[in-house]
Amino acid sequence: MTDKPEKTHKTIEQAEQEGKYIRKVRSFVKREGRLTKGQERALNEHWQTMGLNHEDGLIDPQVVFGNDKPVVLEIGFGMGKSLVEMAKAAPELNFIGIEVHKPGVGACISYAVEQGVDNLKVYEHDAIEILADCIPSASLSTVQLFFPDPWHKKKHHKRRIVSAEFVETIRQKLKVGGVFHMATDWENYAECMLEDMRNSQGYKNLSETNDFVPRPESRPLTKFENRGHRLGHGVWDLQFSKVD
Ligand SMILES: C[S@@+](CC[C@H](N)C(=O)[O-])C[C@H]1O[C@@H](n2cnc3c(N)ncnc32)[C@H](O)[C@@H]1O
Repeated sequence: MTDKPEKTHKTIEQAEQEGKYIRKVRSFVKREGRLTKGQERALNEHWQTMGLNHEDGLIDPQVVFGNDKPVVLEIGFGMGKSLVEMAKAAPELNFIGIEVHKPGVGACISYAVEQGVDNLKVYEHDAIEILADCIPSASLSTVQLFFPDPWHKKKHHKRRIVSAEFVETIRQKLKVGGVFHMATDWENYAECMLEDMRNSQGYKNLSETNDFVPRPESRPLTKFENRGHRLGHGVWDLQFSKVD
């Protein structure tokens, strides 16, 4: 009888400890999606002026935009329609959008060009890495996170982008007085967001009732929100300002 071969299979944790690889839990699953002709053209013709690249590292917003207007950062803008509408309505601000879904980035650029919007730049990359590598500390006047993927099942909650660590990262990137604005149509996620924000030092809740705020006029209805309304979901907005 031969000896049983030694079991060589390692757990993920063992491999991580040995520095073999770092396991990443991402807040998105990359969807394959074909680009429409219009999205492809927009990316080819306007990336040079509207696109920002992760590999270029830390940005200086004043250099990027050629002025020192306050900067609004939106994470996960989807197809970008509401972001373009906000940028068009607020020429006194600069906007940076981050989205991983390439057709969405193409659609956003295409719509921005059509609308003559020139105060918007976009990244096609994971927002977590952009925040870590490209956005300077205390540089943002607003961070927007509208209808992030809710990851409904409990076993998937670790994929949710909002966590204690994430809200602290956002706080570091905001100027004092800057606002972190989130919205979701998933009640359990809204409650978790509120808990993370309440537990975080250095934020003040802008809600008069110390929980949620009514949707501000400045936030147009997003594509996802419209879908939520059709499904009969409620919507919860949270706004917190950085106090120190
Ligand atoms: C549910 S959709 C909402 C889109 C849009 N905000 C709206 O309200 O219509 C969430 C979006 O976030 C993007 N996303 C998720 N995690 C991301 C990340 N780490 N970095 C950049 N985009 C992300 C997804 O690709 C998706 O387009």
